[in-house]
Amino acid sequence: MDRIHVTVRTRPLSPEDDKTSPWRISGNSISNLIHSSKFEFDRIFGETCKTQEVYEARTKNIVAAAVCGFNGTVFAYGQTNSGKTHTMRGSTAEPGVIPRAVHDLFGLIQEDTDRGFLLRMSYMEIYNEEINDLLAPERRKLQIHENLERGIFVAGLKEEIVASPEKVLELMEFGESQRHIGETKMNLYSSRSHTIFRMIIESRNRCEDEDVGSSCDAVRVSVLNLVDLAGSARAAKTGAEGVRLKEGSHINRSLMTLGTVIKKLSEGAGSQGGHVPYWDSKLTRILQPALGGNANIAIICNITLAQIHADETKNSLKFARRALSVTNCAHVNEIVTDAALLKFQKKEIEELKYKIYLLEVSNAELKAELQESKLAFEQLAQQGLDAQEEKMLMQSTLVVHGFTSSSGDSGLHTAKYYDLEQFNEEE
Ligand SMILES: Nc1ncnc2c1ncn2[C@@H]1O[C@H](COP(=O)(O)OP(=O)(O)OP(=O)(O)O)[C@@H](O)[C@H]1O
Repeated sequence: MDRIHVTVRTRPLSPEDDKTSPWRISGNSISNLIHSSKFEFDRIFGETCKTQEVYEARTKNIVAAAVCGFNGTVFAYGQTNSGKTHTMRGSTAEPGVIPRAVHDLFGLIQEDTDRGFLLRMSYMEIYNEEINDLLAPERRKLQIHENLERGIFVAGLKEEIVASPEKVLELMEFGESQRHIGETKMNLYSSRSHTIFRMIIESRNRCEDEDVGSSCDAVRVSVLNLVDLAGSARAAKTGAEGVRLKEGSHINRSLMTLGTVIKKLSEGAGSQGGHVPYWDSKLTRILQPALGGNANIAIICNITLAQIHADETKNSLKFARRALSVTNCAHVNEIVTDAALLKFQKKEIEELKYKIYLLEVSNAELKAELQESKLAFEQLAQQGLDAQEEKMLMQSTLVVHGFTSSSGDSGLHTAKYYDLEQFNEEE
């Protein structure tokens, strides 16, 4: 069991905001001098920290585990303008978590010469509770489905096979150009949608015998979700009206559902069979497989320490603190294909055949030895052995061959001659 790894990243403040900030950071705890509230996390990154450090705190390991077959999900959470996109996507000057993860992923795959990999990527946004495909802009309002074979999935979402980090980042750029971004009072380029960047990593052992039909071992399939959430905001602060107001209310509602899901999970509802409202938003429904247990999860909570946003920051920190007590149990996802099953059964048959062969060899040896003993008896009998000597000789012969009969002289004789006769008959 692993709990969600939660880090906090603060964005740079203007000199004036810095002077009036009510927040103080000490090590991995942060406190508000006015509310006298205190929060502790796995790590707190100050405003001078670089994305590289944030990435290495946990995401790097999650990426490495994804290459080995474990699902992983990393998401940036926080109010609008707190630095989520800066953290996840970054810029040319300071690449974010997503480009770093993509480069690492390909690096690790190249190092693993024992396995063959197939990578696919998808990129979607949830805008006003509608799922749009950012790689195929004509695919809009996609639906979420669930079945036994695929679990929960977005029907019709394009999955591009990718063979290099450059290709992934090129597709990501294309996706970005399709994303809903709008100007608000607080952020000139505010993300008005949640985005889920997804890499699907499929791998299997490279076979020595690459013949068609000889096929390979079980296939590992893991999913790595890198999520940039839209920021929560109060309409009054963002100056939202019309379209922006509608967007804001959808964003806030889905973030509230995410908060409730995390709250329920932190109270143990997931493991105790209690109700967790994944269905109340598209975001939580898509992330259900990850939040519900089988994934390594990291949350990067982006905050601002400006006094004017103290309430929003406190809310973000409360959300993040709850997430600290959610535990997950990620496991390697292996699918046994028909070909792999056949190969496994073929191997089992070979092993059984070998066991039979060994039994036959030892039977033949046993027969030969018993035959020899029989001859020795007959010789000794001819030489006139007394009864006591004969009994001792027979006992030692039978013990050597594992016969357990101990029913006295006649029993020993019977067992011995019965077996010899049987062997002779078989021959
Ligand atoms: N750690 C940081 N260092 C330097 N600049 C930052 C940092 N964090 C955020 N910024 C800058 O602050 C601005 C807002 O950041 P960003 O767009 O990432 O916020 P956001 O949380 O994604 O906002 P929204 O939810 O509205 O989309 C950007 O210009 C970004 O470059």
